[in-house]
Amino acid sequence: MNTLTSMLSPLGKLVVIGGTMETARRASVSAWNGFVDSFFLTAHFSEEDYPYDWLMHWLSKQPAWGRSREFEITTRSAGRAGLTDATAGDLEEEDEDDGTLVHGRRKRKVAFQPSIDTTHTIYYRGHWLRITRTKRFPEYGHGSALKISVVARNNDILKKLVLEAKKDYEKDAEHRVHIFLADTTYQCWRWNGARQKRPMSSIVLQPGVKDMLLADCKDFLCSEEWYAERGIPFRRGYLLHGVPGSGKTSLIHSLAGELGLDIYVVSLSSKGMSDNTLTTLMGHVPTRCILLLEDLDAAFTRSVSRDGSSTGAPTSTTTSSTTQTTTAESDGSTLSLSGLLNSLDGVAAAEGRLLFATTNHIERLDPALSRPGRMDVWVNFTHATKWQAEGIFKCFFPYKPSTVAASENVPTDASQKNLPLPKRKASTHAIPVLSEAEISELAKRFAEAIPEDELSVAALQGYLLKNKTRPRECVDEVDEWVIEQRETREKLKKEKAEKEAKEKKEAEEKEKKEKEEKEAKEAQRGKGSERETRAQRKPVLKS
Ligand SMILES: Nc1ncnc2c1ncn2[C@@H]1O[C@H](COP(=O)(O)OP(=O)(O)OP(=O)(O)O)[C@@H](O)[C@H]1O
Repeated sequence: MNTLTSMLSPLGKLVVIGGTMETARRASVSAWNGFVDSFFLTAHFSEEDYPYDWLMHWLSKQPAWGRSREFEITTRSAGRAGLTDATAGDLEEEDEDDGTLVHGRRKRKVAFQPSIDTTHTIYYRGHWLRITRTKRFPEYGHGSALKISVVARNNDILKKLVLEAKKDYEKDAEHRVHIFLADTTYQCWRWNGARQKRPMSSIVLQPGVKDMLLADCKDFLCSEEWYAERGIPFRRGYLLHGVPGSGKTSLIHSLAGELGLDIYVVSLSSKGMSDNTLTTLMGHVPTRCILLLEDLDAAFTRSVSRDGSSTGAPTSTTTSSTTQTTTAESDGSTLSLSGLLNSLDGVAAAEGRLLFATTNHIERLDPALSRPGRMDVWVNFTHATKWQAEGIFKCFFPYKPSTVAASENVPTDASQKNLPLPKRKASTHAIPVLSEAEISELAKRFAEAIPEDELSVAALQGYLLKNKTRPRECVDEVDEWVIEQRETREKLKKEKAEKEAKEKKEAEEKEKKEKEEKEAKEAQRGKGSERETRAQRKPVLKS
């Protein structure tokens, strides 16, 4: 032995000692894990499921979690509530006031999250919890999970923890709507963010539309037994159709906020969407939520543009038959109409969900898709009416409430009557606060200048946004703006027509050229074969 030691160089000794120590460390870690596994109760929470979010949100408020000595820094908030607690290690610039805007830029909260595979011990209700964040799919580099271990006789303490985290999460998430997007690669739903709820009063639609929809959704959500007794599948579909920028998507977000539901968005024309993927996704939609199918007419076209030339219509090559595969493209997207219908109301489809579908071209939808039972309520969205123009103007400009009772000019839609006065900080925008009477008068003048059913509400919103600090000038200049809009539209129309004509001409020329080339080739081939025949004939003649 002595000879062996003396033979090793100092570097070799170091390697041997280091190796022995590392082996000892690994052995002790695995012995400790074995001990933990035999005495501890362990619960696993995967990122794809809600309890993970509840716990991450709860943990973000625990000082011990924030004291982690090894952490990741992220600008994505901990948990879907989109809320982090400053005590849990959020980083904010210290010299800023409490405003959310700094020099016109929104402050970004930076959150500290303990790194993957580090373990934390947190004291909770008389128990020490060992909490570890792990990777679910280390080979793909995504998918976190939480492992919580505790020494206890039964799992009551874990149940209490999950319930407390859930309550806490729901309290903080009350003012937000969570959006989930379909991931066609992993066939699962990915959380995409939490948006502030949009008040229904900020959506200006013809009187009664919002109330009707809200009442219908509420009635559906509390009619589970009624549906079960009659053997009707507990699902309801709403088809919102009409011109772009008329408030379809905004209304759905607003309804989700009002009903306290999350939104699951599927873009049927996305890459990799197939019958199987859609069916799997539909099977994973939770019972109470809004399922949103956007641009239903584009589902079978993969057209990026949604202009008149995009063919979402059921044609002989696309959706003429409900069993025909409509697209089988290089991107692996093979969604058929029958696949879509099956996933919407097949056995795997979730019960209790509200299906909302939007389209700009209702005439292009296959009747099987829009029939009652799939789409029970249809709502048409048009360009702005004068009534809407007046409503949206009032939404935009704050006014000093007068002591006089609300004017009879105020829109009569129930939710519109309770328009909250827009709150603002004196320092953010220099918006003059006018009297209620003056705003009503300006709103009326604004509405008079807006042509009925010609401009989108989104366009009106754009104009008002541009003039958000100049209510009076905004009304004075609106006539000019309408003329500008018309001119722009005409110009765009002309340009589009020219482009189409040019494309048509080019296509015709190309076709003509191809035809000529083909004819020339055929003629060439004809000459060649004639020569060949003559050459073949010659020896025959000679012989
Ligand atoms: N009726 C409305 N009331 C209030 N705001 C509206 C209304 N219509 C449109 N807007 C505003 O216009 C913008 C676009 O609206 P939204 O995306 O909801 O329209 P859409 O009908 O879904 O359009 P698209 O068909 O192109 O998806 C939003 O910022 C929204 O605030």
